[in-house]
Amino acid sequence: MSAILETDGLVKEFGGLTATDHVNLSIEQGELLSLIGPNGAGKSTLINLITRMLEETEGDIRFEGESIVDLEPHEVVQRGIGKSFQTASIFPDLSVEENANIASLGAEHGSFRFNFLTHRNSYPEVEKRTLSMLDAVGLRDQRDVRAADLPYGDKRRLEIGIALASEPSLLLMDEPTAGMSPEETQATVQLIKDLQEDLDLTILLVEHDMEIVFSISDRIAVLNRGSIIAEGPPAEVQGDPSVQEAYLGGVEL
Ligand SMILES: Nc1ncnc2c1ncn2[C@@H]1O[C@H](COP(=O)(O)OP(=O)(O)OP(=O)(O)O)[C@@H](O)[C@H]1O
Repeated sequence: MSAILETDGLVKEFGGLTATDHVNLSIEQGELLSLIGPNGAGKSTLINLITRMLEETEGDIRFEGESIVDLEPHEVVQRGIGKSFQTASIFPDLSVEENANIASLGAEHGSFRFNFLTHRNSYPEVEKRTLSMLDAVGLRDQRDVRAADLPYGDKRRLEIGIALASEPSLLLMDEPTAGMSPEETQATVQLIKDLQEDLDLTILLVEHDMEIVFSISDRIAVLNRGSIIAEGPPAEVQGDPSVQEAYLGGVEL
């Protein structure tokens, strides 16, 4: 395996507060890495640095071997880093298929770096992308449903589908099961596993639910006060005394 994403001595300071403290994180091609840590540990800050929503104070981030710190957020998406966050925008009055089409169209436009002329106005390509994206998240049968009328779990699946439209090789997911029923949670965990395998996706997951984290992850990185205090396969991280300590009074691991 080789690293698809690496952070190198990454630092982010907010005034006097160091939210990211010399983080060296490496995500291997094809793996599902979960980022965990107590509230305020710096998980969102690290994700926002990777997506370039935040400017680092120091350090570097490399994706597929190349530095991305000089890129704009939309350029990072075009490079192949997708994100599925709770804030992702669905157009509630449009159908599932229309939402998917908009995401696919945006992705097609973004892909002119590959082959601008053949992709220009290529509707069949958009349609193909839309259908494969709806298939990937299991929403093909609901394609005529108004997005606002979808059950909550399916809305979140549509958001994941929208993130897949740009055909990312690395997908960042922030609490994909937040607010879901146990059944929806189970289905979404299965979906994430399937996406990892079927699309050969690398996934960086931020998740508070430890049951999910320990069942789904290939590796776990634990952040505390901006630093990575433990990193490894679930069984290793679970038994790590410094992790227990960081969570003391919080979640039982
Ligand atoms: N824009 C900002 N300005 C100032 N301080 C910030 C900003 N964003 C985050 N912080 C601080 O940086 C630290 C890390 O916050 P961050 O949101 O990254 O943690 P987190 O691990 O995602 O927490 P949670 O699990 O609660 O979402 C916190 O102390 C937070 O108050």
